[in-house]
Amino acid sequence: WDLFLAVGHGMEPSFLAEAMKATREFFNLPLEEKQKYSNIVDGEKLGMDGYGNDMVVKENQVLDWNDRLNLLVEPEALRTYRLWPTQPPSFRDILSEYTVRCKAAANLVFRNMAKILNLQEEHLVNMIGENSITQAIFNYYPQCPRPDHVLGLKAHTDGSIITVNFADAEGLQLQRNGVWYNVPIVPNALIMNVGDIMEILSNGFFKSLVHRVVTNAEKERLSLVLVYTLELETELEPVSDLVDDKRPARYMKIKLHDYMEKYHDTYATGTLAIDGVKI
Ligand SMILES: O=C(O)CCC(=O)C(=O)O
Ligand SMILES: [Fe+2]
Repeated sequence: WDLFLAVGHGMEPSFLAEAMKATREFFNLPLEEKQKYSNIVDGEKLGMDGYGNDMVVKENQVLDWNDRLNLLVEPEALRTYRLWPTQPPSFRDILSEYTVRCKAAANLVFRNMAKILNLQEEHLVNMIGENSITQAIFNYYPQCPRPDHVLGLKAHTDGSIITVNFADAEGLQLQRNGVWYNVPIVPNALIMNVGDIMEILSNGFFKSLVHRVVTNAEKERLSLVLVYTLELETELEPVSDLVDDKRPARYMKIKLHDYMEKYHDTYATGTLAIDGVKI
């Protein structure tokens, strides 16, 4: 339940292929072209958005073998179009359409998860509303000569309610009971996983998935990831209907904005933010 493959999402294989192609074309651009969308301006990282990997902020930071483009896609009013690629020319329209169509699939999942939690079907959809933040993350993992020594993406959980991932090759692995398992690629299926926010809201019923990406000597790999979160001002805590004398709150209340700060700090050092809010 912390990861599943979704096939009934309604997106045609041709549309998904187009989205993947536009992503590939972006990463294939010359570096100078991609750096026009850099997430670093005058040596300072101003926000989450833009092209480029994490800033090195810690001495012992573990680096990832990937190249990344982050773009806030929802709410629309907060988009920074300056950082949205204009190459390939179809990129912007495809991303806008992908955002809308993935949201429809995500809403189905939110409704079903609410039902599983014995909440009103619309509980999570209403909580998410129109102003919650959705971040798109495009990952490119080049071939790696030493896959036995290098991870594409270090072990982490996502700071999301759920994450929706469309990848073109194997490489994603999930951890269960200390063992790593490969997530298979099913053509045209979306990979969905539970993130920290859902673990907290559900008071631990759903567990945030520990996952990582391994590298490959022969093949490069791409993934298009949408991270669904809430409004930054939300007081994040277990849903009150899921807390009672028998099931006391297992997570401290924290403003999402503060949680995200902790998340980025712990991500850099390879530890888990969620462990810091468990009671
Ligand atoms: O590349 C992938 O399949 C996973 C990426 C991922 O876990 C992330 O961006 O949080
Ligand atoms: Fe992730």
